[in-house]
Amino acid sequence: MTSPTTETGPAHERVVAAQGKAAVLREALPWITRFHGQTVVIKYGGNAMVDDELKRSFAADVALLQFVGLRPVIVHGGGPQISALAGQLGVSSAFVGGLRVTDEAMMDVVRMSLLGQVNPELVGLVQAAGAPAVGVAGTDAGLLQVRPAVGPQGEDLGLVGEVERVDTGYLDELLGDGFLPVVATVGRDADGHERNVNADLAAGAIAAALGASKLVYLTDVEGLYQDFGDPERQSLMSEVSADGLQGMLDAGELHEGMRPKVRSIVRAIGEGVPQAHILDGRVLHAVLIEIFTDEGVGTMITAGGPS
Ligand SMILES: Nc1ncnc2c1ncn2[C@@H]1O[C@H](COP(=O)(O)OP(=O)(O)O)[C@@H](O)[C@H]1O
Ligand SMILES: CC(=O)N[C@@H](CCC(=O)OP(=O)(O)O)C(=O)O
Repeated sequence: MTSPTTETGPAHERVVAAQGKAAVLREALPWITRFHGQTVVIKYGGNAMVDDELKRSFAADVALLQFVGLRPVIVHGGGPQISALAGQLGVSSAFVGGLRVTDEAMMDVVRMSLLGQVNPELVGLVQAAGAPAVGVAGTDAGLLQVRPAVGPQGEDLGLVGEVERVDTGYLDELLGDGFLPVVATVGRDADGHERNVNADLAAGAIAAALGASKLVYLTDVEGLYQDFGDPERQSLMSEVSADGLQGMLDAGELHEGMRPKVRSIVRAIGEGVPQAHILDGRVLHAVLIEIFTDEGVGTMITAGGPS
């Protein structure tokens, strides 16, 4: 009897195609084994929430991470979504050092957008993919305890919060019970007031407090560029050390939304998170490619390695 793989024709081609798919699954095995039971914090930036298909695909990918034994936590942003709602409601916003100056009216918009729109939508998409997602506000059970934040030159930012302490008790319970937390980054200060927390900074603090094995940022660029903004010289950095990043921060080489990500990564690595990644969330399955294949995508940041 001939084996199916030695035949020719459509049946043979189907087997070969299926073998290709099986090989992809097989390639994932060492990574699934390595990260089994490990916590991975994935920051889903508002700029990466480009369209419904991408959002659905992201949610299904994170559900898959859980099905194969990882403990994913989503921390989402929603900057563009907050700005859009603020525009519709006639509330204006200014940014200082990448942080949105937040007065009472803007705080209402932040709540409406993050807690009322972005979070429930993501929770619904992850649930639709079959995983038991739970929406969590940073104000729940002392998760994000914050103090008033100030700008780089000591500017008053209003109701912006800087993370002071993370109580992971609630997240630990949820993860231990098999739930998939989806965190909206509104925090609470010592006076009990809600404050707007930058999602990049919150994600790093949560990853460090949970003892995560990986911190992943999904954004709207391929990764971190050297000489960003100079079309002649700009190049993607595939790997960089936390020290190297600190050097770039000190030299003022990082701007806009990248600064809080990098600050947060440097801090999280200093607090024991072994590796962080900045990936292009506009690419389908970016998270799966990073975690489960041998391909390096985006920028990987580690404690050591080349700077
Ligand atoms: N060195 C750099 N490399 C890549 N992107 C950079 C760099 N410096 C600044 N940026 C900017 O950071 C942006 C990503 O941050 P942000 O707009 O806050 O997105 P997100 O919503 O994902 O948090 C990029 O679109 C880019 O304009
Ligand atoms: C204080 C502050 O800046 N908070 C952010 C919170 C949302 C966020 O961080 O969203 P992205 O990750 O999509 O940028 C804001 O108001 O835009």
